[in-house]
Amino acid sequence: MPAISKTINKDLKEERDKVKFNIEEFTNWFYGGSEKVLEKRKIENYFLSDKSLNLETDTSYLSYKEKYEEAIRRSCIVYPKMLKLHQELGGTEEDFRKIMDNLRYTMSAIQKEGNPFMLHFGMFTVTIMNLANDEQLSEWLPKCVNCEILGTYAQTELGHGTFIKKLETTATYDPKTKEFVLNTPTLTAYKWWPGNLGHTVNHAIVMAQLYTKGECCGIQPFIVQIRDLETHKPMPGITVGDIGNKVGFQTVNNGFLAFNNVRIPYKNMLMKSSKLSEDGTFIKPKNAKQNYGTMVFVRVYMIMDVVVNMSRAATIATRYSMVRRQSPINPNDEVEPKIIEHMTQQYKIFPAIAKVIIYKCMADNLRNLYQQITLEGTKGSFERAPELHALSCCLKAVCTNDAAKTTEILRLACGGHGFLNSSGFADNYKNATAAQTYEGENTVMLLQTARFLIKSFTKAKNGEKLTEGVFYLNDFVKRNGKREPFDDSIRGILRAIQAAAAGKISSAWKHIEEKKKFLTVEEATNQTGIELIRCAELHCYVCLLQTGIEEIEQIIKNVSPALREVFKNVLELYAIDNVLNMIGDILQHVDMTNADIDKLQKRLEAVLTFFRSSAIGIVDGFDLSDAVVSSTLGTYDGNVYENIFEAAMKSPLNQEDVNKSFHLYLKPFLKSNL
Ligand SMILES: CCCCC/C=C\C/C=C\C/C=C\C/C=C\C/C=C\CCC(=O)SCCNC(=O)CCNC(=O)[C@H](O)C(C)(C)COP(=O)(O)OP(=O)(O)OC[C@H]1O[C@@H](n2cnc3c(N)ncnc32)[C@H](O)[C@@H]1OP(=O)(O)O
Ligand SMILES: Cc1cc2nc3c(=O)[nH]c(=O)nc-3n(C[C@H](O)[C@H](O)[C@H](O)COP(=O)(O)OP(=O)(O)OC[C@H]3O[C@@H](n4cnc5c(N)ncnc54)[C@H](O)[C@@H]3O)c2cc1C
Repeated sequence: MPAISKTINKDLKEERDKVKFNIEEFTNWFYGGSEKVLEKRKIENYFLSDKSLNLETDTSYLSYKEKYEEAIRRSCIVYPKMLKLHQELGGTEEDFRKIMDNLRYTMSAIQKEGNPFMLHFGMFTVTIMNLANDEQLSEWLPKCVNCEILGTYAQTELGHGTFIKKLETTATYDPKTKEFVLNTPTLTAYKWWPGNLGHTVNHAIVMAQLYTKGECCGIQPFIVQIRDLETHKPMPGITVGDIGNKVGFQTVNNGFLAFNNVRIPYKNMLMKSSKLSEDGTFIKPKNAKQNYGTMVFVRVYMIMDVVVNMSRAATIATRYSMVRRQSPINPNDEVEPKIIEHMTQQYKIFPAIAKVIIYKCMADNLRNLYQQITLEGTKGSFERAPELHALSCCLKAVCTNDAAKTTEILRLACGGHGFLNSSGFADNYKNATAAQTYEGENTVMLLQTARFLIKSFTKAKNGEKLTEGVFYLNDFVKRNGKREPFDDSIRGILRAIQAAAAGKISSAWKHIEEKKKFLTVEEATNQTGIELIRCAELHCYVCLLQTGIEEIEQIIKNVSPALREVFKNVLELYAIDNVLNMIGDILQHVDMTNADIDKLQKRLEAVLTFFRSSAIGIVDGFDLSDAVVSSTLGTYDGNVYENIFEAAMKSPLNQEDVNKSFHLYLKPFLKSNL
């Protein structure tokens, strides 16, 4: 075995020495101030320093069952610590959010293949907070917050996930006993997919069709106990289990659930929005989409998860590319260059770093908007709910699609070693790709946004008032569709993308109108689906760049000159990379010449060169500990080859010289060929 030295790799040190800005200043911005950074480090250390978590164990070698059991063991260490910390901090909802925000990073070190308790706070508790009336809240919230019970969110069925209205589980009100009777009438009505459901939780929010007085009143939320609190056996009439191996999320324990005449009390239907009187009279909610509130909440928070996911992947690829040396650029060069010297390598990695920063700005903004609009809802005003829905849908889709794509690009940037499980890319990719499907399949999400855009375009044409996020449609209508001249300032690039988005929306609108002459509006919309998806994506790029510009304009007023340069270049790289990637859409609606494109290409190359000396500072500034980065290629010390070697030594096959398969199969096989 070679001697393993663990000092900081000299190539990486050399890179760090070249960084011109204060990394801690960047970190302070990234986490919202120096106090928050200290708090984050304290919280992370509080969890990760717990030796009983055994974080050294490479869980990737465990069986499916062992992985689950280890994940539960770890969660049963983390959650009591979390509850204790919550009390120590003050016990408020804000303290809880603080811990949750930090755990988002920390958990990627503890539960690499998913958290078997994630649905408890993320959806079960949130639904109770959003949809329970005061009485229900005082009964259930303390039990949730103290983890006296564990719950999940059971909506999707074997036959339906997207089209919620057709879910088949029934909850029939029996006014004589003041109970609901839950049933699973068909195989396709089995609840299928809910996380943590299989063998972990003992309660679920069950979304079911409410029947009362012989009528169906649509999907409503019910709290159902599914396992005995003492024995953990399924409650009478309940069938529950695990749905089996998946592409990823192995320890999330996604499950199935069926009901056979399961009776639950009247008080278990959540009644803040829709209501049922004890005699069985249904009272419609003020806003029919209120019951979808938990999904909106999760979509909003998922953008934060994308930031965590992409910052990990970018950190790994950046550090590795500054340590790995290969392929001289001039054939006679004696010393091979760091692979980061190859321009194409920079192009794989640096735009990902810029995106982390822009997505972070967007995630914070979206969360503020969610809080404002939720507050308006509690006061009975739902005017801005469609805007939030439209924005959260396209961001969920575009950012999770991008997280999956970017992780794959960054894995490729690490060559053969990127393919090792120990590189950390596999877990990142599997988590990113799961997010493309859960909480609303991405195509479906984009079509929801497109629906809003088409409606907004009709309003613009009729001179009606638009919501702020789509004001740019007014400009397009005022220009009467005339092509936008190209101006290569950053705001000019934004205007070009706005023109492309508006132009695409206008074409899709026109094509729907044309098709409507022969088809129903829904058929015409379906036939225009491909264009509509692009409308939603382009609109999302507008929102991201606009937010990036507005945020960075503010940030640079408050940071040192050196960091100001970094942020300006982040914006430059993000904007130019974006516009070059959508040149086809731009050319349709903007007067852009070949010379303009050449100039943009040159600016791309120039900004990559600037990033060459800043990239390591930025990824170090993400302040991800080695445990969170969880990669042989991405440790802070850059000792890549030593890490890879050590990780290989953990392979179960390397624990013995000769594996028994030699005697059982290989030897007889080889002998038979003699
Ligand atoms: C103690 C403190 C706790 C604090 C906790 C803090 C932190 C927690 C941390 C993080 C949380 C993060 C993670 C959570 C953990 C886990 C997540 C893991 C797994 C995910 C779980 C799931 O996947 S759950 C299942 C999700 N399922 C879906 O997303 C289904 C997708 N389908 C739909 O959303 C809908 O069916 C639809 C939108 C596609 C269509 O709806 P439908 O009602 O059939 O449609 P229409 O009648 O045609 O109406 C469309 C109409 O309604 C508008 N609309 C639709 N949805 C909304 C909405 N949500 N809000 C507002 N408006 C909406 C739509 O725009 C249309 O309007 P118009 O008719 O006016 O055009
Ligand atoms: C890892 C994971 C975790 C999950 N966790 C939970 C959970 O905790 N709780 C829960 O209730 N559910 C959960 N789900 C279920 C998840 O929310 C659904 O799978 C998801 O919403 C997609 O729905 P679907 O499976 O019905 O897909 P489908 O709708 O069947 O999608 C199949 C294809 O049809 C297309 N399609 C469908 N409708 C349309 C349309 N209107 N227009 C155009 N194309 C369309 C889609 O784009 C897709 O290409 C989870 C799923 C996964 C993968």
